[in-house]
Amino acid sequence: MRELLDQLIEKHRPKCREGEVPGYIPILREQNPLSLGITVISTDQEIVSAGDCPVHSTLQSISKVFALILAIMDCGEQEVFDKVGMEPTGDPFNSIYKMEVFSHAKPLNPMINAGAMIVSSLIKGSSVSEKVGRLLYLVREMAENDQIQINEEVFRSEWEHAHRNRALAHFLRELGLIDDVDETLEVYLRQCAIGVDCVDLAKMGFCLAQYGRTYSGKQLIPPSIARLVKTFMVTCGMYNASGEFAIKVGIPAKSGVSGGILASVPRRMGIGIFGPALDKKGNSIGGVAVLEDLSREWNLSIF
Ligand SMILES: NC(=O)CC[C@H](N)C(=O)O
Repeated sequence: MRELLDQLIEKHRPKCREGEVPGYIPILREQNPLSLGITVISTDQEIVSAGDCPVHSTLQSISKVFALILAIMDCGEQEVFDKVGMEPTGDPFNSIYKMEVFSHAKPLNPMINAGAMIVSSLIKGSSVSEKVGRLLYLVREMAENDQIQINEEVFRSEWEHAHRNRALAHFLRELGLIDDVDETLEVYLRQCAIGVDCVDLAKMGFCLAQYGRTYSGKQLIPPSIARLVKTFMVTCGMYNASGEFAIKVGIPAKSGVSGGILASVPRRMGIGIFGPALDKKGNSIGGVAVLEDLSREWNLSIF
C-alpha cells in the first residue's frame, strides 16, 4: 500500500503547480503549494502515510462536518433542519446569492458558510469558549489525539479579514436565523482554525466509515448521525464540484480551503489528505487527483 501511495503522490505533485493557495486568508498564503501528503487507515487497522503535511494545516470547511454532528447531538435533527436545508446549491461555498434571490429562504445546506454558521450557533454552551471547547473535545475524541489545538495565528488571520463571512452573518441575523453576529462568527472561525494533520483526518474519516466507532472501538457518535453527515459529504462536501467528484471518485468526502480533504469509505477506510494548492472551486488539486486514482485502483466508489 505504501508504495502505491508514494507513487501517486509523486505522480500528482507536479499538478499542484496548476492550483493556487487561497488569497483571502493571508496566513494560508505562506503554505508551500507543492506539498502533498496522505494517510490511509483501513479496517485491518494499518495506518499508512506518504508525502508530507504542510504547516498551518487546519480543518477550515471540514469542521462543518463535526459542528453538524455536535449540533444534532445537542438539539436534534428537527431543530437544526428547521433553520438549514438539505439540498446542494451549485454555488460557491461563500455565496449569498440564493438566500437573497429566494427571500426569507434558509441556507440550502450545512456545508456552505451561511448554513454552517447557523449550525455553529446551535452548539450548546454559554460562551464562545464553551461551545468551541465542546467541539474541540469531539474532534480530539474522533481523532484520538488530545494534542489537537486551535491554531490562534490562523484564527487571527482570518478573523481580521472575514469581511464576507461577517456580511453573511449579518444577513442571517436580519433573517432571525442567528442571535449574535460576533459570537457566531467567532465560534465558526475558531472551529475552522482547529489544527490537524493527515493522520488526524484519516482517523476521523475512519470513525465516520465505522458509523461513529473510533479507531480504538469506542462508539462515540450515534450511527444514524454518522450516516447523515456522510450523505451531506456526498451531495455537498466538495462544494459545487460535488457532482463531478461523486462520478469520478464516488466517496463521501469533505474539503477545506486549507487544502485538506477528509474521505470516508463506508465500512472500509478513512483517508486524510493535505495539498494546499486549490483548483478553481476551492478543492485540493493534487488531493482530488490522488483520490481519483486510488478510487479506481481499489474500487472504492460506493455507487
Ligand atoms: N471552504 C472553506 O474551507 C471555507 C472556510 C473558511 N474559514 C471560510 O469561512 O471562508
